Amino acid sequence: MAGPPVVIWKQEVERLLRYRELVPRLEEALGKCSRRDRAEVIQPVRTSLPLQKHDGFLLLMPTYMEKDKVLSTKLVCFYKREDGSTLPAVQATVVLLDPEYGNVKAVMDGEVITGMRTAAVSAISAKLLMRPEAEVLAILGTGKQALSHYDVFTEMFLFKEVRVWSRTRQGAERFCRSVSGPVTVCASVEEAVRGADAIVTVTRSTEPVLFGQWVKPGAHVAAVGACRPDWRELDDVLMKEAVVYADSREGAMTESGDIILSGAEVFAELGDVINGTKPSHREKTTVFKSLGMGVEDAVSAELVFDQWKAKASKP
Ligand SMILES: NC(=O)C1=CN([C@@H]2O[C@H](COP(=O)(O)OP(=O)(O)OC[C@H]3O[C@@H](n4cnc5c(N)ncnc54)[C@H](O)[C@@H]3O)[C@@H](O)[C@H]2O)C=CC1
Ligand SMILES: O=C([O-])C1=[NH+]CCC1
Repeated sequence: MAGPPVVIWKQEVERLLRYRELVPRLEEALGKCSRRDRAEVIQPVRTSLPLQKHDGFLLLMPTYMEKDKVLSTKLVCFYKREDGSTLPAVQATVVLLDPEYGNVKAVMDGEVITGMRTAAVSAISAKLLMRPEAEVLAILGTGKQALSHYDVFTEMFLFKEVRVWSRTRQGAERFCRSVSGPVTVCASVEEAVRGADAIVTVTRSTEPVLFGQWVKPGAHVAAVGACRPDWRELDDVLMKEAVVYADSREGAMTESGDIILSGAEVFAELGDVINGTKPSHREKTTVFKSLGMGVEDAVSAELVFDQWKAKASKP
């Protein structure tokens, strides 16, 4: 008989999850996803349930990795909340099951996992698509994803300057106090992104905030917000000029307003580049459209659980 599930909450996940172990696992998982081998990954396009009264959505993200014996689902709510709201934009829980018996092995906080795995996948996109001589990183937005993106991008790459833009001065000041290194606060998006080699968009905007006319040719953009078919962060000029990559082609065609409404073509998945079946166009302007995938949560949760077991078995 399996015992009761373990509950692993936020502080413990924070202690156990490290980018140096997470990034290679995610890279491997992205490659597996793009091979479309159902023994490696089964991951349907997630179910999205509108929470109309609260201007939000519940996403259900089940994933099965038969060969790796990983079965999980994430439950994540996200909201189109106005600035000034004290309620979080994203709340998540990951449930890890034993695929043979169907019992729940662990229930864990998904907030840290969502923050870290999303940022780590954006960093993988930069590793694959950004020019190696990149010096300037611009981050648009100063919330949770902005912080995790700052952490992993400055851990994995050597930027000479990190710029940040927020709609509010308080947001930018809070961000500067929370990070460990120097940041240039910019008064406008244009000021932040002109001449930048890498741009991360992590806002809750539903209209374009980043315009192609400001983006340096050859820059890499990781576009993380705008996860609804009628929401945008990037304008048509940028979407049409750039070579567009996605985490999941099906997800992007179903959920990304930036792709659906601009009519831009998805050139490849990140996993295709990892597998060597599609090229990396580092020499061109590239956009990685991130929506988030269940497999990212599955391998992150399995890593947390492995670390937790290793720690629990120590005398
Ligand atoms: N692609 C993925 O896998 C994931 C995407 N997301 C999305 O990333 C975005 C950021 O998430 P969090 O950092 O957790 O949210 P957050 O609420 O912590 O931060 C959002 C930031 O956007 C800014 N903002 C809000 N409305 C804006 C507007 N109209 N124009 C410009 N800036 C605006 C806020 O001031 C704040 O700086 C959200 O859209 C969320 O849905 C979140 C998790 C995973
Ligand atoms: O993958 C994810 O967890 C999310 N994508 C959009 C909001 C949350």
